[in-house]
Amino acid sequence: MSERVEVAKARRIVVKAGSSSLTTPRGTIDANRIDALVDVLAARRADGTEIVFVSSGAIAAGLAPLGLSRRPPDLATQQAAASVGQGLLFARYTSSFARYGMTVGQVLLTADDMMRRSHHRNAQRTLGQLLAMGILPIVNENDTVATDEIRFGDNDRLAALVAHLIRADALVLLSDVDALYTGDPRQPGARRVDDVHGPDDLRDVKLGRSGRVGTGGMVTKVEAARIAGIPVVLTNAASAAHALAGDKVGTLFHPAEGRRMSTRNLWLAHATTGQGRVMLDPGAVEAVVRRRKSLLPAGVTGVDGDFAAGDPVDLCDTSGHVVARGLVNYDASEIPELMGRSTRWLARELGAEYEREIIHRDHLVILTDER
Ligand SMILES: Nc1ncnc2c1ncn2[C@@H]1O[C@H](COP(=O)(O)OP(=O)(O)O)[C@@H](O)[C@H]1O
Ligand SMILES: N[C@@H](CCC(=O)OP(=O)(O)O)C(=O)O
Repeated sequence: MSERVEVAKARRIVVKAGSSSLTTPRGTIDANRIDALVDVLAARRADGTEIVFVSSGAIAAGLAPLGLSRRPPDLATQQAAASVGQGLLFARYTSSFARYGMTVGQVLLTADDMMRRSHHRNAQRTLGQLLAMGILPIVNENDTVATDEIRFGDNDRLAALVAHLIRADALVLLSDVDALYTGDPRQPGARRVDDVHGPDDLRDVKLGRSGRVGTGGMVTKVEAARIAGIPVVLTNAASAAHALAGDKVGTLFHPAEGRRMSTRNLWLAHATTGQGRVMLDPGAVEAVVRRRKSLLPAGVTGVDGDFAAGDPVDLCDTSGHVVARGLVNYDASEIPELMGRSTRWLARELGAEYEREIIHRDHLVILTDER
């Protein structure tokens, strides 16, 4: 089945719309465009497809009500705008979907909800239950509580992780451009890219920053497509119906061949931030990156940061490049005593509980292409 057909036949789908597709340049909700998009989603829902809708636009929709003429640079004012805008946006969706007798549920997620396994499971349960009850979940980042350090900022990667969370069959990213181009389409000479099969198709593509009110630009959309592991269509909101029907619009990102990363590893690679760093000697880099072994204390040469057992940490080679990320089995303060020691020595001198790896191979993802 071609990937376009997969999108058309998907039983579970995530649709994400960016701020610029939902709000006006004046910083208010664009009711007409929201209604038009809701018409498309309602029609697809009517054929039995389960849809999770990821909607940006809270900050943009809060600008005019707060008397702001443009997106504020500081986080506190962005959060104030999001607090006002999210309520208005959701109220608008509630009445727009009500035209079709559909009920919507608001789900606000933080990066931490994706990062912490227990939260991750909660989000999964909530979305699953909403879908089971015939409700259409509308997801956004919980901007009012997210801090700069732990923020997605864009909703593209969030949409890809949500797609994973609910095991969606396809992801549709709706923006203010009709496709990916070889360069920013606002510049002359940019050509449309119809299909992306892998990094080779992106070699000549310049991924520019965002337009007017969005944040991620194309960088986060391409990253989202890579994370999703399912067919992803990128197009503009006006082409949403065609994209969902499997018509040849926008850019189709084909999922990479081969085994898909487990949800846990995707989550580890894309939804977590290393809480510290563990430095590896060349032998350990070889073992972890190329031979996919667990990281043992013998190959560790240094540690940096203040993490606790269970936290995600970055593993660095001798030049300081991050080569992998994993869930560590020890607190940062315990590691200096273990470094360079064999597990047998540690078990004998410190007790059997010290025989465990620093990071088990099942809790490791490789973040370098040099395998
Ligand atoms: N190579 C490219 N192809 C297409 N659009 C690009 C490219 N580089 C930069 N852009 C810009 O990215 C913008 C879309 O990103 P963004 O504003 O973050 O969208 P959204 O709010 O929909 O998430 C477009 O308006 C376009 O000007
Ligand atoms: N959560 C934010 C999303 C910010 C944003 O601009 O996202 P996007 O338009 O998808 O690039 C909001 O609702 O304003």
